[in-house]
Amino acid sequence: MHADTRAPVAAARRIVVKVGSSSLTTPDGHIDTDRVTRLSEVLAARRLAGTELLLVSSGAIAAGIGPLGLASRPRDLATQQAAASVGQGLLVARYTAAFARHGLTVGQVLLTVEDMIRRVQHRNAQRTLLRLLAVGAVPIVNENDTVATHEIRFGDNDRLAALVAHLVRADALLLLSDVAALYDGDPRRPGALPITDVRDPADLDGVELGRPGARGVGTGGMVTKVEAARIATGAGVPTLLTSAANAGAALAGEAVGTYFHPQDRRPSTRQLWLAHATTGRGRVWLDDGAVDAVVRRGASLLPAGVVRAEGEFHAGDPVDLCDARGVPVARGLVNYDAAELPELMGRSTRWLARELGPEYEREIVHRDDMVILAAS
Ligand SMILES: Nc1ncnc2c1ncn2[C@@H]1O[C@H](COP(=O)(O)OP(=O)(O)O)[C@@H](O)[C@H]1O
Ligand SMILES: N[C@@H](CCC(=O)OP(=O)(O)O)C(=O)O
Repeated sequence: MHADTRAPVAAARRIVVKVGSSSLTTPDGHIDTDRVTRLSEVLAARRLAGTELLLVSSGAIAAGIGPLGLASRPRDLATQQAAASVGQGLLVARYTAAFARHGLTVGQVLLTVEDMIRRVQHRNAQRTLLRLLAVGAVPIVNENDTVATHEIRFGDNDRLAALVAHLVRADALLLLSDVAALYDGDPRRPGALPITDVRDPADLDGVELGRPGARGVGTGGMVTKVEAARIATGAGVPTLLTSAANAGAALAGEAVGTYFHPQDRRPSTRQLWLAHATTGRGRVWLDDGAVDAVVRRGASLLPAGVVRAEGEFHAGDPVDLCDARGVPVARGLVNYDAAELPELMGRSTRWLARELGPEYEREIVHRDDMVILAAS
């Protein structure tokens, strides 16, 4: 292993730590008090040493299973929401007590995808998290499971943690699970070898990214963890994946886990959210000239370049912008309802302003509200 490559984790002044359900709860669906206490101790020590710390904690649904007398992790959304409602309160109460022992205050922050992609809510979330840090509290973040629906759900906290790391411009992301590292195959099978460093997506060629752990309380398995690492490192945030038991060693920069090296670029936070935290509510088809303008020249999408729209979207919703073959080339927040578009398509903004009024002079999607998905 290359201990020196972990130095950015040890040196981070602001760090996001994500911990999975399997590391926080018992097999019968209760909070594992000992493990939460141990983890909180390690994190509190780092906070007291001066590092700003945000904890993205899963476990709400898993911690609601026991108290509600359920046999296993519920599969239907309504029962998951009920379990999360019970478990989230218990979890945060436990963290509050554990951090208080070290004189630290925690603040609960529940986020939805919906909150994140809209400009105002996005800034609001960012401001809240940064203010919590400024007043010395430890934000404890989770998805707002009780109101999230299937359509507007992250579903996994791995990607949420990566996006939070970017949102607050963290220096490092630590993903804590119940395995010591990413292995080249399912670690439950003999012979699987740990991967110490990932510098390039090609380093993962041939790696088998398996399902969640045997207890079935986790959601994404390694697929969402690797995706989270890709999001974070693509935004310049180094990412270390290891077990919760290794948290102390990982924070000290020791040679544990799998280290994903950062790429040297930082896209805008909202663009990252758009690309990774949303799916299009509809599709807008562009002519070749508009594809070229949007993809290669970084222009806004004007009504003149739109040939067709599909789906029931409203102004402010994310939509996929597709080329003539229907391949999504960009995603953006649309400025019109789907029902308004047929009248506008193919028209120049000048004509629209003259015929329909000055409010129709705006773009279909502004370039600042858009992210390019693929070169067409
Ligand atoms: N290639 C792999 N390397 C490491 N773990 C893997 C791999 N494939 C599958 N897994 C499984 O992924 C599990 C962790 O994912 P998950 O249960 O979703 O965790 P968490 O609750 O911490 O988010 C591990 O328990 C492990 O069994
Ligand atoms: N928001 C959900 C967590 C979903 C999730 O990502 O779980 P995990 O794979 O254990 O990190 C909860 O608190 O139960």
